[in-house]
Amino acid sequence: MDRIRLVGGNSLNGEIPISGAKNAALPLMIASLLTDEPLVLENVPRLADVKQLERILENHGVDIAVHGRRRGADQMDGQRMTFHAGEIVDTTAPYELVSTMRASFWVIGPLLARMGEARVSLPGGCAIGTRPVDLFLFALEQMGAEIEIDGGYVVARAPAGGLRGARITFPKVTVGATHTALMAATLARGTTIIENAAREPEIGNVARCLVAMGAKISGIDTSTLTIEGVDRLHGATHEVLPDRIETGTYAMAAAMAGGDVLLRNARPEHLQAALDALSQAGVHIGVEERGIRIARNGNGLLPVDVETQPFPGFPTDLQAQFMALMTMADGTSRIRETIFENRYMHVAELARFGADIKVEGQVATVTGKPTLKGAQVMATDLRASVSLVIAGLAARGETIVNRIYHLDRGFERLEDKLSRCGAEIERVAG
Ligand SMILES: CC(=O)N[C@H]1[C@@H](OP(=O)(O)OP(=O)(O)OC[C@H]2O[C@@H](n3ccc(=O)[nH]c3=O)[C@H](O)[C@@H]2O)O[C@H](CO)[C@@H](O)[C@@H]1O
Ligand SMILES: C=C(OP(=O)(O)O)C(=O)O
Repeated sequence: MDRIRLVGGNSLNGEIPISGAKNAALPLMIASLLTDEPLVLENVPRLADVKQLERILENHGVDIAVHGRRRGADQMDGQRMTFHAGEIVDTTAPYELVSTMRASFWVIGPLLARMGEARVSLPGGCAIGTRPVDLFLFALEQMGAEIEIDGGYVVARAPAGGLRGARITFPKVTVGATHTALMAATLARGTTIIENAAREPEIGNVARCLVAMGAKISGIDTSTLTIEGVDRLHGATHEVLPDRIETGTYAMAAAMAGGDVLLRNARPEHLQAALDALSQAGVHIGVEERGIRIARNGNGLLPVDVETQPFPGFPTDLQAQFMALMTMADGTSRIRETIFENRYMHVAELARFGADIKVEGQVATVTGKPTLKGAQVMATDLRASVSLVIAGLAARGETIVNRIYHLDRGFERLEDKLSRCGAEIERVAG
């Protein structure tokens, strides 16, 4: 199994290109199931999760082609890919394919809307909580679907004539169920109103793609989405937006190691809460035409309290990275995780560096220390894994991060991007 080896102490200086967002690319790929015409996606990141979803879509009959990299003036290097679901040959998404990745469950919406039936294994994904699917089922039932659980599969059937438009009021904000209801509603009969919809930028990115495919959606980027169902959608070309979680991760890496880094193509409006927290910690944030500049030269880090919230709040997907940063702050910070009940798996691993963190319920209290020491640590989930890399960048001596297949799910060329900015980091095969 591959490992990451790094030696801490170097500052980071230079530019890091931000890749296309995993959490937008995955639902965009799934949207290709809604039409029998090709959907062309640009700036698709090369990630293990993208590969896994390709397998799932191919099983449904989607033809997938990669047209290479686009290296334009803005130096994006994502892939341009075509997804062509000319004919859906299978409406089952099997356990072997779905169990490793949460987002793969989301095929249920398009399959049900286009084919009138879907049989999808209950999902897997990062082990950060129980992660139920009740709100997906609630939304689809509101649209007239009949649903049963059979042998670990969700079996869903649309009523005669197809899904019906409905008013769907989510009792809590959920990204995945919003994506699913939105996609299903594009082909439903009549009007669907989704209330308390998630407002994460990835949902806006998907909604704009659906509009380019012929969907009628208003209220994009707000918590009320109104969708007028249409008979069919057509092909389109659409670009995956830059990854705000990757952006925040490298911002915290630069803040931790010190130095001056331009995060190219990053969009500040997509992570304002995280940038505010960094700024309060004493990190310089500069918004430039080409991206976001993060600098910390010489000054220490101040402790900052954060609480994770749905967008536009502080993202749960940056909680572990921010905690790593706070382990070296000059004082005590409190981090409250409100989205997932078990997203503190990194705490025990950060302790191996000498970090002082105590968890009580939802709250982690982090008492900063002037130095961390390199250690042998184990990646437990995607964002937890990268928090260990961040700690290792500033720790004295050598750090080995084991089980990095988690990292490969969501970070493209991580060690390459960091080493180009001066980090001593390499992937060790075996
Ligand atoms: C691929 C992708 O985009 N994953 C992101 C997505 O995950 P995901 O879509 O799984 O997260 P949700 O927004 O759905 O989850 C939010 C909360 O709602 C709960 N819930 C969700 C659905 C449901 O049917 N019932 C229910 O109770 C969840 O357990 C959680 O407590 O949003 C999360 C929250 O920003 C991010 O951490 C993940 O990176
Ligand atoms: C939790 C994440 O992914 P998933 O929802 O696919 O488990 C993530 O991207 O941080």
